[in-house]
Amino acid sequence: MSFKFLSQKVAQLIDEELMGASGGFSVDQLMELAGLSVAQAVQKTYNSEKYSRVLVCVGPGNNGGDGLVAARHLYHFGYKPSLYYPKQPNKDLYQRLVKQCQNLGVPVYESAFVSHLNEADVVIDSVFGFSFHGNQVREPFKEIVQAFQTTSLPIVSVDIPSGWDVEKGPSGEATFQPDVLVSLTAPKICAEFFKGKHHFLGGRFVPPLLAKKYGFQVPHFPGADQVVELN
Ligand SMILES: NC(=O)C1=CN([C@@H]2O[C@H](COP(=O)(O)OP(=O)(O)OC[C@H]3O[C@@H](n4cnc5c(N)ncnc54)[C@H](O)[C@@H]3O)[C@@H](O)[C@H]2O)[C@@H](O)CC1
Ligand SMILES: [K+]
Repeated sequence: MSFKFLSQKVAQLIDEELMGASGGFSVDQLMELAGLSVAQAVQKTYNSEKYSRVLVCVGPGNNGGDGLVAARHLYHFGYKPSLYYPKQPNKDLYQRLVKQCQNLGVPVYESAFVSHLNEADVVIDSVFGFSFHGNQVREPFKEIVQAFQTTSLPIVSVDIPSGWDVEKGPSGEATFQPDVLVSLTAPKICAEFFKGKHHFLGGRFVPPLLAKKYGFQVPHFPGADQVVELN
């Protein structure tokens, strides 16, 4: 099956349509399914005993929110997640997701990134998604992306490898290759530059009529899985 790669603008239009009056979804619902997809992709790729310590790097927008949801599911899947969340917006949705993690004993760190990275077995990159712009990553996220450049730990990127240009791919200071990419809804153009081991599609919530309108196909998801691996 061939896949259409979405531009930044089309990804944002689909997002708005899903959550608008015609789509009928709320952001919490989509984020829950997106985060569950990410957790399933991790579970399918990394054994929970060998890779128990999952450091979830959380950015300031909804991509970060997907990471917060994934952390909660991973806890219930038997992993030991922790959150690195250096800039926590004053937004009820994110604060509730953090609270849910804290109630499970999931640690939340705001500084000393490299020391937390050194204690992880696998990293989730939920720093920036399709709304990233510019060719420079601003602090406090620059430190995270710089560490992604050199770490030998496996990285699972949510939707976009953070710091990559959404359409041009590796750019500026972000040229790292994640081991796993979990594209949500449909891959964005930058996914053509992904050379890691596993490319999953998650976000099993796209109505066929909406996919048809934007000219992309929703692949067959096996059984009740929230992700399907793309070749
Ligand atoms: N439509 C969909 O399929 C869904 C999308 N979701 C997620 O939502 C993401 C998009 O979320 P958002 O639109 O909130 O945006 P992002 O999470 O991509 O990032 C926006 C944030 O990054 C900051 N930022 C942008 N460029 C920066 C730079 N150069 N340096 C430092 N900070 C920078 C912005 O100020 C803003 O705070 C998707 O990639 C996906 O992960 C899911 O939550 C739900 C379903
Ligand atoms: K990301």
